[in-house]
Amino acid sequence: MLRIGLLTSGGDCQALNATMRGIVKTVLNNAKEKVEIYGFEDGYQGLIYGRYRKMEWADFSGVLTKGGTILGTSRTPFKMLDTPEADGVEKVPAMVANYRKLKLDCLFMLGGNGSTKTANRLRQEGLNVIALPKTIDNDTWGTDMTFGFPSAIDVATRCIDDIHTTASSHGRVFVIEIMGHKVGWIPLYAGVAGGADVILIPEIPYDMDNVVAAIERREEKGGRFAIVVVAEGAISREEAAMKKKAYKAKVAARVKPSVAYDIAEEIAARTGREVRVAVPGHTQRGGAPDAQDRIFATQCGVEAARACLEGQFGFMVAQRAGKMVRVPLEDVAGKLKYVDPDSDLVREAKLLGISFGDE
Ligand SMILES: Nc1ncnc2c1ncn2[C@@H]1O[C@H](COP(=O)(O)OP(=O)(O)O)[C@@H](O)[C@H]1O
Ligand SMILES: O=P(O)(O)OC[C@H]1O[C@](O)(COP(=O)(O)O)[C@@H](O)[C@@H]1O
Ligand SMILES: [Mg+2]
Repeated sequence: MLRIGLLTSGGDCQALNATMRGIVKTVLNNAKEKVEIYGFEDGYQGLIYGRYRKMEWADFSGVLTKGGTILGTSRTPFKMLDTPEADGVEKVPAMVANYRKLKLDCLFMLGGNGSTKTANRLRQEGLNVIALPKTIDNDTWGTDMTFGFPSAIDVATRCIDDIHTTASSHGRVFVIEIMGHKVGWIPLYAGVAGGADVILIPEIPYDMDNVVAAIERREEKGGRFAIVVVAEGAISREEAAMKKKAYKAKVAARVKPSVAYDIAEEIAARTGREVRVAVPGHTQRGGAPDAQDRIFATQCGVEAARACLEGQFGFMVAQRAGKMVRVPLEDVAGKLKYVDPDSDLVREAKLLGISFGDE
């Protein structure tokens, strides 16, 4: 008998079900023994409280194109892992006990950075864990890509495309806020795909003088409108020079809903142009996975299942230079993958004339 557990943790994305389908189909198709499948509800919460569903082949049929997660998800912050739940339950011992009670041979954890830290902790506690790199943000260290990222780029790009027509009709400057608090992968990729004029990401602090100059240069060339893509975590040079605590306090004290509104106000004041803000928000995580996402999700699922059948645990499946690989959890835990400001795509975007506000 082979007993496997599955859970999805952290912010959801479009390709979670596609990934779980990849795992389950591969295990059922290739296991030499009978297989029992347990799906934990709402991320690590289900493992802590023993909330699970016994699942069958049929549960994973028809979910390839279904966004979200059939298991539900939640955020269980790693830094709170050793703080008991409100009802006194100790999280780590409870998770270990439930894993043992079900006599699991392996736990598949679909999650991002924080969730991977918890997975590593469970590995240290002696559980057989395999992590799969989920997040629209693409900020998981150790893999060139995460599932969720391709679909998020598509949604964000469509938003930029749609804003173009109205921006052009009215001759307006639009500030479009794209997800990414610490990293700028989606704003960078969607910004290039959507033909943005300015892209501001956390990895490249901006100077408003440069942003204003870029908008004015475009106007001088006859551009009636301008599209400024900003990451949720876009940061100015002055802010980047601040102490982390002071910057956090500044963000917490913001009166406007988010950074895009502050930037829009400053652009309007300094250019005299009519400026509007668009925020696609959680639509970037919603809807069906696109074709590229489905392929990568399937590859991750198959590779994770293959490892389980080989009896290999304690790593995250990843893709490097087009090859599926297994990266030890201890190497992944606690690291973020940032956009390299000197990367080819940033350089090419700059040569094309896109401003990142740094020069
Ligand atoms: N007048 C317009 N109305 C609607 N969309 C436009 C308009 N001009 C450009 N776009 C769209 O903007 C994106 C970037 O196009 P680009 O060639 O960079 O435009 P521009 O020459 O104005 O900078 C493309 O998706 C393009 O289809
Ligand atoms: O789900 P919330 O709490 O609204 O968080 C929104 C944030 O989650 C993300 O979608 C990413 O979530 P993960 O890091 O869990 O993958 C960000 O891009 C976004 O800024
Ligand atoms: Mg993230």
